Amino acid sequence: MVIRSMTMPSVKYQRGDMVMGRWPGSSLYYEVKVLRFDANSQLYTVIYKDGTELELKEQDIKSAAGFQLRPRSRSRSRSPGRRRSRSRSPARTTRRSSSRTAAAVAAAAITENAPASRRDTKLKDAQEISLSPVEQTKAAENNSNNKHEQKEENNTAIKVNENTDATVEAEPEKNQGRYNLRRRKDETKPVEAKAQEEMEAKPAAAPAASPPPPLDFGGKLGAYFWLLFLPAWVLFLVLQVNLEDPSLANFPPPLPPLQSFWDAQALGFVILWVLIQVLLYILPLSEGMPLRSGERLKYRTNGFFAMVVSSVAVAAAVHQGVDLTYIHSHFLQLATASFLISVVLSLYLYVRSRSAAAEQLALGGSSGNVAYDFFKGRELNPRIKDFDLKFFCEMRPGLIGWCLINFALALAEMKQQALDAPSYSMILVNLFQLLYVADGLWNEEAILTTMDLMHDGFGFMLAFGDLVWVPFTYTLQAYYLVSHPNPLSLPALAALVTLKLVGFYIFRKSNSEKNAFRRNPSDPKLSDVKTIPTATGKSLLVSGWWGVVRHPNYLGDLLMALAWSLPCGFSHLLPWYYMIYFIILLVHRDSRDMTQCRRKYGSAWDEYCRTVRYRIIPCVY
Ligand SMILES: NC(=O)C1=CN([C@@H]2O[C@H](COP(=O)(O)OP(=O)(O)OC[C@H]3O[C@@H](n4cnc5c(N)ncnc54)[C@H](OP(=O)(O)O)[C@@H]3O)[C@@H](O)[C@H]2O)C=CC1
Ligand SMILES: CC(C)CCC[C@@H](C)[C@H]1CC=C2C3=C(CC[C@@]21C)[C@@]1(C)CC[C@H](O)C(C)(C)[C@@H]1CC3
Repeated sequence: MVIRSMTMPSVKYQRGDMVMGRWPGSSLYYEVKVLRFDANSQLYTVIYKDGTELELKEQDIKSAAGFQLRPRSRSRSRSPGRRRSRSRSPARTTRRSSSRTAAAVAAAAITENAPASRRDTKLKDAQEISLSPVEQTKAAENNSNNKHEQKEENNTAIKVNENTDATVEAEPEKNQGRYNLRRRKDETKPVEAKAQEEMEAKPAAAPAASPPPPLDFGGKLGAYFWLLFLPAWVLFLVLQVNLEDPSLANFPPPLPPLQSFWDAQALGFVILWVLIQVLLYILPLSEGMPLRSGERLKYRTNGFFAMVVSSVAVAAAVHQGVDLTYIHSHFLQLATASFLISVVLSLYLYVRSRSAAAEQLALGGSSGNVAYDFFKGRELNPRIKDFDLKFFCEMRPGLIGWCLINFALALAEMKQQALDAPSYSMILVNLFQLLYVADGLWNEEAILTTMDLMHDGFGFMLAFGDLVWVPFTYTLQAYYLVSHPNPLSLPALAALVTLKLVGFYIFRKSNSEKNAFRRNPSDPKLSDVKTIPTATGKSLLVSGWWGVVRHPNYLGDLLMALAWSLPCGFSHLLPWYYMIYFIILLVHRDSRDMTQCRRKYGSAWDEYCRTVRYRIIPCVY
């Protein structure tokens, strides 16, 4: 411990210190407790009274000694907002006034509903405000409220940066939340800092013993497991699907000779495919969501165009006599080649992340354990100039490759079963999955608000997931149908199409609702939505599909997965692998997301969970 304190940079505040934390986007300070200090990001994790955790820069924290409480009646703020209008300071909010400043709205999300008997709680408590949902009726009110949200979007989700825009404070009426904010205690007031930096200039002390953030995926041991298990599992599936009687119980499968894994030509084809996608990717840019640093990265969201051009190129190649059934006959070799590329990419990502700035790292992406960091990925958005590696890998070669492989498997089915046209089952699987991918690419910018892009580092898990897992396991239904025909009746066909369309509608509508809200909360089209304000300045949607379950997009996705597993029938479990995996993946993602959102939004998240009780399936789960 002593050695650590000598080698690490000095840390001003210690774990357990009660200090004053600047309220994001305002000049107000509330009492918070220091939980830890992250030497990499140079941010303090602090906790509010209700359990909300935020990460603050050192300059946004002051020792309690630097503060004085100013009586409301005599207070005269020096803040820009107060200069414009005395009555609008959060500290001056009165029982009569229904105005709320940005800070008050935000405070609503982090304060607890204390009983009236506790009204004499000391001033150090933040304002106590109760939340009760009310639907806003006045568009104007909503719009202005949205303005506030949009401004505060510049605060980042977890690590909140200062937003010095004074107009947030200057327009309290406009900032009234879509929830009815009732102050429970007028006596409790936030206090403003007496800007006396010198008063807090404590001598540098030993750093707070910072408990490492909990590691997901089973932590360090889990990382070793996944690194070995995931490639082995893909190999198992690929070997099984070639068998006449595939079974998930055939473990371990007889291994083919080592040399049959390798085919230089297959590697050449995979590299060629990736290069074509790189070329198609290098086209116009669009803007992403604000990151922790407040920066907005530009992305190339021309995925649909890339898919159309790729399809035309593939059709031309087939027309010229290229035999795409090569993909079926060299599935193992193509998968091996893609695996090698994903390993090389992951190594590159890990090495370059060693010299990445702290700001560039994903939260929890730097555990210090090589295996874990290699697996989870350290850097959030690794880029070579404007070329975003994570975005590209997630949306292009594997995703478009999934459709290419499906198409090749339809041709292989025709060849193997001597058909003039693919079977109905094959057509459904192809069309359903094509629609899924085309929709993902059409709405490509929506991926910028997903967990992967916003929070997860880019390492082996996603590189392998994007380049191997998606193209070589998501195609198993089509692969299975090549040698396991499953005729469908017309009513069954109609039922499957209906199921797919219902799932697709829920998936698309919910993703679009969230994406539109996150990208521009002040959009007049969103004036009727109900939301819960949170301490970070972002709000949570509680209307539309997000008021039905907490992950409506997962619900739609699962229905679609069901629709493209059913055409394979029930003779074998293998084509149902995707469904089983997907349930596990989405349940795990939901729990990871719950943990992250609980950390980010504190009691506002609890409020959301109370309002929207079910996670994915209404009334069930
Ligand atoms: N086919 C496949 O293999 C996979 C498909 N998917 C699909 O990808 C899509 C994205 O998935 P994923 O990123 O996991 O999840 P989401 O797109 O649902 O993103 C979760 C984030 O949304 C925000 N959020 C949560 N609740 C609300 C709310 N009420 N109002 C506003 N924002 C909210 C939070 O971020 P914040 O508040 O910070 O904005 C949260 O962290 C889904 O449709 C999923 O089905 C996912 C994984 C695999
Ligand atoms: C190997 C691991 C066990 C798991 C890896 C998970 C990845 C394969 C998935 C994580 C999130 C994904 C998304 C899509 C594909 C699968 C991965 C990469 C997605 C691009 C599919 C198309 C959708 O329309 C989408 C919403 C854009 C998806 C975003 C998440």
